[in-house]
Amino acid sequence: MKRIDWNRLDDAARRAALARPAQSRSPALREGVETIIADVRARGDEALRELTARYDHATLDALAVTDEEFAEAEARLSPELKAAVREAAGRIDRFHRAAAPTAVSIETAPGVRVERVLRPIRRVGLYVPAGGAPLPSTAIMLGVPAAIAGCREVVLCTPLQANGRCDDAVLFAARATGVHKVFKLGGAQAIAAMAYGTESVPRCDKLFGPGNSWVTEAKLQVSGDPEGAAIDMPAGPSEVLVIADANANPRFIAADLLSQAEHGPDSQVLLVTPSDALLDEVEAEVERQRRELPRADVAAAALGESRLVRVSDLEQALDVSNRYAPEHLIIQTADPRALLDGVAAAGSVFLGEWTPESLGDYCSGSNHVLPTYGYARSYSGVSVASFQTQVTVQEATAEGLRTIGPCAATLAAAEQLDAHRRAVTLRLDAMGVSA
Ligand SMILES: NC(=O)c1ccc[n+]([C@@H]2O[C@H](COP(=O)([O-])OP(=O)(O)OC[C@H]3O[C@@H](n4cnc5c(N)ncnc54)[C@H](O)[C@@H]3O)[C@@H](O)[C@H]2O)c1
Ligand SMILES: N[C@H](CO)Cc1c[nH]c[nH+]1
Ligand SMILES: [Zn+2]
Repeated sequence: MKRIDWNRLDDAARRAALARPAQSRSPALREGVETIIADVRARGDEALRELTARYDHATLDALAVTDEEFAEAEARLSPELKAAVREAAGRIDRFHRAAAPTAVSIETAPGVRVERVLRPIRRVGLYVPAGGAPLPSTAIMLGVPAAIAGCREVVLCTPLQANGRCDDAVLFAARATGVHKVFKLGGAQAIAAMAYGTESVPRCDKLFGPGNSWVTEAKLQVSGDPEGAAIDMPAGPSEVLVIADANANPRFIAADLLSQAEHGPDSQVLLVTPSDALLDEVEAEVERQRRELPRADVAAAALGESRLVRVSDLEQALDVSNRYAPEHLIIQTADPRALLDGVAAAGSVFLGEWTPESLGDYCSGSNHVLPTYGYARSYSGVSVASFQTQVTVQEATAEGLRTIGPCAATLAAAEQLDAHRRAVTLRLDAMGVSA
């Protein structure tokens, strides 16, 4: 990890210190994904079979997972894992229901009622990565809010494993959360299929979920096409920033940093603290713990692009964090909640030494599909609202029009939009009111 003394840097050096690893959006990737999307659009299922053979080295007969395959997957799972999926889904359901938007109906003037009604997005497509490590937790994080929102058709794509099957736990989590159909598809071809539809895969209005650079590039391309599909957010590699004071536990901090570093070589982790001693201890501890991990090499690559930042106090630590806008922010200080009001930009916050980031990844109840790469400045994580549209409604009585009509007529006249003005004034005339 690179050591940085924040107060010795000028503004340009500070910006460079907080830069993310470069994202690969190479021309080759762009063109490769364009070709895959065009192929799926032109040849549908036939293209999906060929692309799966090429990139997943598997033969696809039926694209959709059958009831028999769901049952076999469930039978292979341990009771402990099934119970953990159900337990996590239960808490995620509880929090997401409580945090869901509500309908609004108020009178803004006598005789003028304005409402907000909520509608589920009809067809949504979920992507659950499984190229490296299959992520059943991501199926839960997407399936639960889709079900609460009431989406009529919830489709999920996840790639085939080396054994020629989709991951058992992903299939179980999909069923447990009410996903309607699962397709054995991965990569850019899965995104193309859900965005444009094929003989087997229904065309979806909005796509959700993380994935590798092929998946992410495909999501960006289909979201830029009016005939394609909307997407949840621009997602990138996982990241975490830890703010800690001198008394924080270096073993806990090292474990939290490594939990995100093990996601991928392009993940990034930062520790920001006023304590030089803590920086030393965490650096040594990270190296000690890393060597014990099965994914030690992946973590090592991520740590190469990671930072240990020395600041003068916790207020400056918050400033660094807000500039970086991390996907995950962990605060391990004597009074972590005291810093919460100062958090301006973060995907999800973890307060205190007993709240490892892993709880949010799996089962505290919050969502782990969060904005990365600084997008936490302006985007939020996935929630029930992500699966809904909000429609506003207004209804005026004659009294209401008499009350607020002149205001509209004056503003329309100022904008020289006479048809707008007349739509109001001719009604007022009809009532015998001069505007
Ligand atoms: N930000 C988040 O919320 C979050 C959460 C979990 C995982 N992630 C990220 O998701 C990613 C998961 O990636 P993954 O690879 O394990 O799984 P994946 O399912 O995203 O990708 C696997 C698919 O990629 C396609 N593919 C592989 N090589 C290809 C090639 N050369 N050309 C075209 N297509 C190719 C294959 O069809 C395969 O099915 C990681 O980068 C991880 O960091 C992000
Ligand atoms: N930390 C990831 C989001 O950045 C989500 C995840 C899934 N499984 C484990 N972690
Ligand atoms: Zn994680």
